[in-house]
Formats: sequence, structure tokens, C-alpha cells
Amino acid sequence: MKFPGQRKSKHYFPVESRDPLTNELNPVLSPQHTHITGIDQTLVDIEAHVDHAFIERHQLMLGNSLLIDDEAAQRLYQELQQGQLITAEFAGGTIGNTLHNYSTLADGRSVMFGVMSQNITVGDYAYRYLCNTSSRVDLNHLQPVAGPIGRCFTLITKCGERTFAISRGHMDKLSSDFIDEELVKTGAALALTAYLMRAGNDPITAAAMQAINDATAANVPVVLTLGTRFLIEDDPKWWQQFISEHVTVLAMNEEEAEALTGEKDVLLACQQALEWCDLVLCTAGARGLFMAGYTDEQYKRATTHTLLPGSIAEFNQYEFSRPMSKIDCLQPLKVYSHIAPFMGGPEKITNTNGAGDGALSALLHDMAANVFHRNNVAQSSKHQFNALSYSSFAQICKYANRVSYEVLAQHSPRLSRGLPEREESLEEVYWER
Ligand SMILES: Nc1ncnc2c1ncn2[C@@H]1O[C@H](COP(=O)(O)OP(=O)(O)OP(=O)(O)O)[C@@H](O)[C@H]1O
Ligand SMILES: O=c1[nH]cnc2c1ncn2[C@@H]1O[C@H](CO)[C@@H](O)[C@H]1O
Repeated sequence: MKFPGQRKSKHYFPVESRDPLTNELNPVLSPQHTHITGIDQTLVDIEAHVDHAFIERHQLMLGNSLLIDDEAAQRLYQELQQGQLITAEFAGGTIGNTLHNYSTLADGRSVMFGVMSQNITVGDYAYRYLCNTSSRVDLNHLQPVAGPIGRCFTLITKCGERTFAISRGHMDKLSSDFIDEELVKTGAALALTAYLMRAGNDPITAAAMQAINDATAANVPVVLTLGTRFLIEDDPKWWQQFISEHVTVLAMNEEEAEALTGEKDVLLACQQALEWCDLVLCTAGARGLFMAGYTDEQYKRATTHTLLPGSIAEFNQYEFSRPMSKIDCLQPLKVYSHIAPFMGGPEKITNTNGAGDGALSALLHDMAANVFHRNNVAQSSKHQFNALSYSSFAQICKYANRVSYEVLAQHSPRLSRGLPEREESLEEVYWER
């Protein structure tokens, strides 16, 4: 596994590169590897640029992700094709994207649970999905189904908003039998999306619940990303309860945060969400991103950055602390951190699709790095207490933000490569230190 975050290139884990001299005395055991797991509705994104009239004509809702039936999908697809409006087709799905980006960044294994068409022909959507997924994402546990995977029409309007229309195919047919309990229990985290809870009578919801129970039984953090505010707005109380019962880490954007908590102010929304979970990542578009969580009073570390004003005064005071589960803290202290977009954001943003998923994959990388390090260097002072991540709130913010930038700067929500070893934006002296 690679070292997480934007740091010097020589910063790899010490476990793989011990001193060659001492190696001869104590032969290095090959490091014990770690992985994460995730469940998704297997989807291909079909991206098109359309006007508002198109959205209305097809009875969609701007900014929402709506399920559509086969007839509506056929009408929509035909109109896109006739107008030659399709600009790209690539593998998608919130968790699919997150696992792919995790594996690309960490150079490590992630395991995806979902479905895959049992009959595939070269060039069809299932084929594309497989071709566009990192070889580090383990797809060996996918459930074969007798039909197509899902299609996600990703409709971008001039205002930069993206609207999803989902033609489900067999994406919700995942059965609990295809959740590998052992893999979930030995993973560093289990990643899920709120979309899994809207499958009606299809079995993917029960499969997700089983994975959640397996993860919880083995103390594996359950990481939930909220998907779209409309889903949460329908029944915020239900989601609050769900998060309290099952979720360790919550990822959302500011609109979803407001839908969940009723708080427009991001910091206050995060503060509220901490009543239900242990760690929050909240992206805020052009305002960058926020993290909130707990650390134990005795392990808090003060920042050397400027103290920031906000609805919680000097909220970033202890952002150099490492996130912990509330239950592991003798005296839990709420900690917040914020970062503005890396380099102010890319010069040109064609669409922001997947920027939030990118940030989450960076957080997952840092969490997995902690487990990897603990498994291999258990005696390190880092593991005197039980932290949820390898790095501090401030460092994870930096890393997540950097990854979002990379997603924004390219076209697809999936990274085509890891981050550069050296940041051109950082002056030479930084690397020589
Ligand atoms: N207009 C912008 N300018 C600069 N940076 C941006 C802009 N929009 C997004 N970002 C960066 O991308 C990150 C995530 O953005 P955003 O809050 O839009 O995610 P999201 O709505 O969850 O996206 P998605 O659901 O498509 O993955 C932000 O934290 C920020 O770093
Ligand atoms: O219902 C859904 N289930 C799973 N993923 C979805 C759904 N709707 C949209 N996306 C996915 O969200 C990603 C951007 O965050 C897109 O790539 C899209 O595939």
C-alpha cells in the first residue's frame, strides 16, 4: 500500500523498506496486506449535455437521481441518440467510483459486491464497466445475473448541475448469498451508499444490511455516503435513526447535510451529525470541505494554522488530532477542520460529477493505511490509542481536497492514475527538506 496524502515521495510505509543491514539479521516478513469492501448498484454512466426543457420533457428533477422505467429509459435514450447528445460512457456508481479511486490511490485491494451480467459481449455496458475498473478492484465476488447492469443517464445542464435518471436493469438483484462475510470482517472499512436503501422489493437492501451486521460484529467501520439530498429529505428522521444505529463515518455534501440535520450552516450540521456517528466528511463545492469528529481530550493536538472564525468559534483549534470513535474516548472532544479548494479549484470545471466520491476515497485510503500500519508495526507509538485514521483531521482534509481537484480537472469521476509523486505547485525546497 502507498502512503496516503500529499507528502514527500520517499514517504512510503516503513514496513516494506527496512534497513538493508538489519534485514539480514531479521529477514523482513512480507507485509500483511489490507483491503476494504463496498456494495454498489453496478451502473454505467451515460453522460450527455442537455437543456432544461429536456429535463422537464422527461419528467426528471434538476439535481436529483430518479429511477425511471424501461419505457421512459427507451424514450430518453432515443432522444439522446437522435440528437447526438451523448458525450461519454464510463463505469459509474457512487461506491464503484469510490472503490476504483481508492484502489488507484492506495495501490491496494478493494472488494466490490454487486451484480454483473453473466453474458457479456465486447462493447456492451457490462464489458465497458469491467474495462473501466482498476485491476486492483476485486470483482471476483460479483453475482452473475441474467440481464443487463444498470444505466445512469448523467444529464449535465448549462448551469453545471447534473441530473441522474437511473434505468435499473438488474442492478438491485444482489442477494445476501454473495456477501462474503469473511472479507467484510477482515476489511479496514465497509463502504455503502444511501441509494442501496431504495431498491423496493429487490434483495440488495437486505444484502447491504447483512454486510452492515457482519462489519459491526467485527468492529469494522461502516462508511455511508448520502447520494442526493432528495433521498434524505423524504424522511430525515429515518436516516438519523439509521445512521445512529449503523454508521461510523458519514460522507455528504452541504445540501445533504442540510436535508439530514435541518441546519444550513455546514459546521452546525456537522456538529449535529456527530450525535449520530463518529466522523463526518462534508464537501461544500467551491467552499472546499469540512471534517468533524472526535478525539480523546488526552490526545488532542493544537493546530499551527490560523484559527478560523465561524458558527463555532476557532473551530479548527485541534485539527492536528487524529479522529477516534466516540466510544474509544474517555473524554470525547469534538474536533473540526476545513480546507479551501486546492489551488482555488481547476481553471475550467466541465462538471463536478464524482468530486465528492473522490474525497471519500482519500479518507478511506487514510483509514485503511491506519489498519495496514497497525497490522504490520503494532508497537508503533501511533497505535498506543485506537484511532480511526492514520493522519490528522487537517492532513486528511488536504488529501481529500487534492483528490477532488484531480477528479474535477479530468472528465470522468474515476481517476485514470494516482496523484503525482511530486506536486509541481510546491517549491523545490519542500521536497529537499
Ligand atoms: N466550483 C468549485 N471550485 C473549486 N473546487 C470545487 C468546486 N466544486 C467542487 N470543488 C471541490 O470538489 C469537492 C467536492 O465537491 P462537491 O461538494 O461539489 O461534491 P459532491 O456534490 O458531493 O459531488 P458528487 O456527488 O458529484 O461526487 C469540494 O470539496 C472541493 O474541493
Ligand atoms: O441510484 C444510484 N445508485 C448508485 N450510484 C448512483 C445512483 N445515482 C447516481 N449514482 C452515481 O453517482 C455518481 C456520482 O457521485 C455517478 O457516477 C453515478 O453513477
